[in-house]
Amino acid sequence: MTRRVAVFVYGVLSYAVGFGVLLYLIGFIGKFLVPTSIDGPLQGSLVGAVAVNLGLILAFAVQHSVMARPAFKRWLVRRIPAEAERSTYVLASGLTLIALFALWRPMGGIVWDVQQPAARVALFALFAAGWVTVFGSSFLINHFDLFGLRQVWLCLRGKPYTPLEFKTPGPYSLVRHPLYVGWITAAWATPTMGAAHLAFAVAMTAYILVAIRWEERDLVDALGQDYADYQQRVPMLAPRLRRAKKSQVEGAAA
Ligand SMILES: C[S@@+](CC[C@H](N)C(=O)[O-])C[C@H]1O[C@@H](n2cnc3c(N)ncnc32)[C@H](O)[C@@H]1O
Repeated sequence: MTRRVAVFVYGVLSYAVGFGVLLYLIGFIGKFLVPTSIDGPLQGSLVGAVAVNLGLILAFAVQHSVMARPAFKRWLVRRIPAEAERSTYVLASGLTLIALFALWRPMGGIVWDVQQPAARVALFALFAAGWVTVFGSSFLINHFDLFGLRQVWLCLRGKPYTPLEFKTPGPYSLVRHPLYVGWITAAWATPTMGAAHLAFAVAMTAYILVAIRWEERDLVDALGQDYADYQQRVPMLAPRLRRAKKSQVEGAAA
């Protein structure tokens, strides 16, 4: 029982760190409410700032991708309770992002600065829509499983873990990766884009495009033909406009 309670407490604390860090990230990228910001005046050398920032994004990418691979998970659960594996991933992601917030170096420079009030509101709305898509998609798959809480809750109650089913609700029938569409949207949608924010948006987008290939390789290994069929049927990130237009035409004809 003590072990189960300890795993549960660890899972709850890891969730608090992971979720809190995600909320901070919204303010950090959006440049509001939190004490540090992705953009600001350059301090020190530009080359140094680029090197530090790219290093921080690389650290996030390596942590995220390595710890998500089945081989790493098998290695990890030989060392820690299996029920705590996802919480450890969430905690490590949170700590990597805390390091990013602490060490990030604003780089000055304005890439674009939209002044027109309606356009500013539209860009803020797009930024908010990106985050709603991130959180909404996590709930459609299973927010509490993705953040490790379901695993430690089942452990506390002495029940075995059951893997999530493959499902394609709502936006998953339009694109295969709505959560990543939300991330990319939130990274780019801003009325005022500074150089450091642009570097973040470019690097995160590039990383997501690479990470999707690895995630899909694992999904094909785990689900076989079901996922291969899904890949044929549904585009990766951009919904098929032609099919939407065709169905609109059919709707209008009817
Ligand atoms: C951070 S989530 C991102 C999900 C998806 N790539 C997206 O962008 O919406 C990653 C986890 O979701 C799982 N996953 C991806 N697509 C899924 C689906 N259609 N149904 C259930 N789980 C899925 C992956 O196996 C992985 O463990």
